[in-house]
Amino acid sequence: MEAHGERLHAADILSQLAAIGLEPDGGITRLLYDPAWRQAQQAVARIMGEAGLSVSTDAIGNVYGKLEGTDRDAPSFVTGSHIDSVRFGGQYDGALGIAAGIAALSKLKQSFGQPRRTLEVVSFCEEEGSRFPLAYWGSGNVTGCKPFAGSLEAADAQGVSLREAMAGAGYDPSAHRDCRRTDIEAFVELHIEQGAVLEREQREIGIVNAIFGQRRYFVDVEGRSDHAGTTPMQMREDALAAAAEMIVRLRKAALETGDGLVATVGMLEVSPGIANVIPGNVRFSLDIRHREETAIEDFCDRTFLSFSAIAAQHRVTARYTCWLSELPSPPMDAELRERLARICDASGYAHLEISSGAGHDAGLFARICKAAMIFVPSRGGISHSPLEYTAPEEIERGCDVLTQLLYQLAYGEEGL
Ligand SMILES: NC(=O)N[C@H](N)C(=O)O
Ligand SMILES: [Zn+2]
Ligand SMILES: [Zn+2]
Repeated sequence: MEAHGERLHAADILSQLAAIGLEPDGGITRLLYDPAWRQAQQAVARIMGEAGLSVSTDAIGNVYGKLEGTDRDAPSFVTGSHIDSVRFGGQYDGALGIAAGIAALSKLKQSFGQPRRTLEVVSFCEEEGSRFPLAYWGSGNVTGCKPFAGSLEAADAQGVSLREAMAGAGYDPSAHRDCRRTDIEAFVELHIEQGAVLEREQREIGIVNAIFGQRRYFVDVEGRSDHAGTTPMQMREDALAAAAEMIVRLRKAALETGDGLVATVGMLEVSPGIANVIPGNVRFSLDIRHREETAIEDFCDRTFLSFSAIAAQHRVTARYTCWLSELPSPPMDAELRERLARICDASGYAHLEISSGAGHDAGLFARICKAAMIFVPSRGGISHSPLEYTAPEEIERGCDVLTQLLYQLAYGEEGL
């Protein structure tokens, strides 16, 4: 599809966003409601406005750009992704889907004017779970899929509650349920693959069929702080020694389980964290994923049994707190997947069906409406890292597929 006049490119929007939250040593950190996050959402709103979309922000900071259709009463077709990042993340995760959505709507408006059906692009405020012990704060509230009971009291690593962070960013903490939307017919998300399948199989586009489930826990190991020089090895209640054994056991169990199950410890806090003191307390994170809930359940049960046995051997205790339990998504919409495959075939883009080990906002939408995901390749399969990279021409192909699908849906014509 070619547009007339000056074209807005997703890669250019992405570079503007990539300058926001950039760490001095590389990587991007944009955490929910922090200054970089605010700056990024303001930039998104500005770019949406410049693209000729009508811009609005909901009660928790999700930013929408709308291209209203002539059929005002019909539900919308929505595209987009999340603006937040992990700490020291890459510039493509989340932001690409927003940039692609703005570029797609801009191009459609420029080329074809007002659609019959309303199109929207959304920049979700939070998906990663990297500041507070909750995730999908954006799409979870919009879809109404997440109970978020007690979530406003959740605290970040500095002890700031979500309630305080929201108020500090200018949002009314009690209004988060006002964000719910029931007028969306389909949600389409373009995202980097974050894995190496497309690259390995030499395909340009991934059409996602399903998204894995995941659980995240805190494991708190409690022992006793004591003197590193005077406490005999047999008398110690060393929380770190126990935690280290648990982590090694976890990796071994995940490898033995196989079948695509993955288990990760990405965060470890040791207290008091002094060279000549036996650690009395350790907290570490646990992230477990699989395509089937029963496999996750079974693995967690076995893991905690083995952790408790290790704790007993070390005369320490272990507590397990689950703060995210995301079921595997329902399948992505079959008709949208077929449309995407036809678009790729007609455009000469090599494609394949793929499942996602990463969680996505689209997984929540699949519970309330039609949902689809378009993946573009990630170089070396690397993501959640400053090394994340997708080439401009790969971005263009992904955008083209997204634009064609939105055209079919909103302008009611097939086969561009
Ligand atoms: N796309 C992602 O990286 N999503 C999630 N935050 C995750 O899978 O951890
Ligand atoms: Zn991510
Ligand atoms: Zn993401």
